[in-house]
Amino acid sequence: MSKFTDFGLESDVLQAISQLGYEDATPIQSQAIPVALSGRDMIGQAQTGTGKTAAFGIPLVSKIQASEDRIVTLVMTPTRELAIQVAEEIEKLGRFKGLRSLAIYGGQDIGRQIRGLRRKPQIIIGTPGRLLDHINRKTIKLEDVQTVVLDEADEMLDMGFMEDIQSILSLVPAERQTLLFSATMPANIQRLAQQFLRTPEHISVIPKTSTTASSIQQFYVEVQERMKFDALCRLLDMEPPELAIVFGRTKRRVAELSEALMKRGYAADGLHGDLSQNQRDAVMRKFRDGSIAVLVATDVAARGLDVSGVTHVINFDLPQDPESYTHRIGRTGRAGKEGTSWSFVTYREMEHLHFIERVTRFRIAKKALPTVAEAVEGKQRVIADRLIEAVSAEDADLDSFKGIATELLERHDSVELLSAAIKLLAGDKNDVAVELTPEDPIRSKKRKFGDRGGSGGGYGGQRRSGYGSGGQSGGGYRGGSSSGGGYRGGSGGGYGGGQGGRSSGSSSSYGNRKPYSGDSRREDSYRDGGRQGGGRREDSRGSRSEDFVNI
Ligand SMILES: Nc1ncnc2c1ncn2[C@@H]1O[C@H](COP(=O)(O)OP(=O)(O)OP(=O)(O)O)[C@@H](O)[C@H]1O
Ligand SMILES: [Mg+2]
Repeated sequence: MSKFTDFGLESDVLQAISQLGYEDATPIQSQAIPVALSGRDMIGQAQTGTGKTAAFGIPLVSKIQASEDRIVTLVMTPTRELAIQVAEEIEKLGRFKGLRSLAIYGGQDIGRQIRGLRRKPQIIIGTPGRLLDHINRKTIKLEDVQTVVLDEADEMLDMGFMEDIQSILSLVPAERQTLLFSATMPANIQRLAQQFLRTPEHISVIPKTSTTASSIQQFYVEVQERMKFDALCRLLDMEPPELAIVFGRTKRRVAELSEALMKRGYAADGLHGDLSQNQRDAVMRKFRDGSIAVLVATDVAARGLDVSGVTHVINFDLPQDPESYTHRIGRTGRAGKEGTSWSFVTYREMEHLHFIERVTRFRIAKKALPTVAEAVEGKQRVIADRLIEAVSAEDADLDSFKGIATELLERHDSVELLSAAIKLLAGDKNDVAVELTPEDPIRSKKRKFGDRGGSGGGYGGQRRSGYGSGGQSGGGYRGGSSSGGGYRGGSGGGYGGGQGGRSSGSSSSYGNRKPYSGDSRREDSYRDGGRQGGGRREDSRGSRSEDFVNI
């Protein structure tokens, strides 16, 4: 473990690091900071929640002079919330140097961003669509950029941002440093790296055992589609999270589910790409300050989001991609904390679960669904704990309640009274009718195995956006570097290479799909009717956005 003082950083930067509360550098920081400071291109891979942001943020701010009045650093992220969050961390890291950074993302008033740009920030953190918009308006010039960071680069590819990234990088001088970070590096990222990076140093601190963080206890719950909602309520009642993120497959799903949870009395809200940016900001604020405990979200919240206190991640619907699984559950168990994930799996999705297990190289344990009685008891226990806390608090100040309490106790049995109080406090919304449109079971896409990918699952299949052609239908498998052996599960065997081919051997519904071309990938991205054949554009200039995938 390195100390931050080992890297020869300026005192202003060290002071910022210490104010963030970071004592020792994490493994990815120990390895990436010296390389990034040396000016070399780099691909950095490390598990979720291990400080990749500061691993690039610290070298970035170290290399910029406060007197600089041009944009010299560009960071790209796939989603708006991530751009905002990364900008905040970089702002904090550069604070004592007096550096200026600015987040540029769709959905925010462009005039406000233009005013921000007049302050001459040296660092821009943005989503590709809105960045291009500013470039076209000539409000952002990239000709002086010396360093580019692609955070979650594989997701940007997945969302169909390849062309946007190409356009943006074509405007950045070739003499630049390019850094690429993610917890997952599917093989198609190699193409991006070949195109945009120059003899990059590969730094991977992913342990051989699994791509998922070891700080997360992972469970799956076998449940019928129509039972999922009750299952979720039972789990939340039995083991109430401090904060939880519940992932749903589509925007509609998330909207329905968050509404249903609210109707049943849970402090929940939804986050997805159909909300206005103001609504999205408000939901994130409520979640960060704890005024809601359950954030229901599409994969828009899967990548990079860092909210302290998230104790549980629940995959209400399994994700299509194992990488998405890794990132989703990685919203908990961050920065040395423990976390728990529960994944709902319908009977027909069991094979897909095994596929996720093989790619992530982790055996997910089965969890029994709590019975109604267990759930009820769990909920009551929480109320009981709250009551005890209220009684024992130093500032309990119960005197003014004692008159009525004594009066009630004279007329009623104490156990009856307390039971009624607990019942009232628990709320009685279990019978409120809710309606969820059922989702089809997810099917495993055709992918071949035969290597461990060295970097978290080597395969060349394309994902959501189906960018390019060939992809999974063409069998475009490109293994990673350390081939051979197939997947070996962490525990108990049964996951050897021999079984690795099981899901890939069978023909899936994706097997015959024709290669994507042009805009068809957009249509493919919409799973729920309504928005086919066009889709909302991020802003007036028609930049592509996260809205083109259903998140
Ligand atoms: N050296 C450090 N010591 C303690 N905490 C740290 C350190 N570096 C970063 N952190 C904290 O760890 C948390 C996770 O950091 P970060 O969001 O950068 O992770 P990440 O590796 O980018 O994860 P993801 O793959 O999910 O994007 C943050 O809350 C951050 O403040
Ligand atoms: Mg990150």
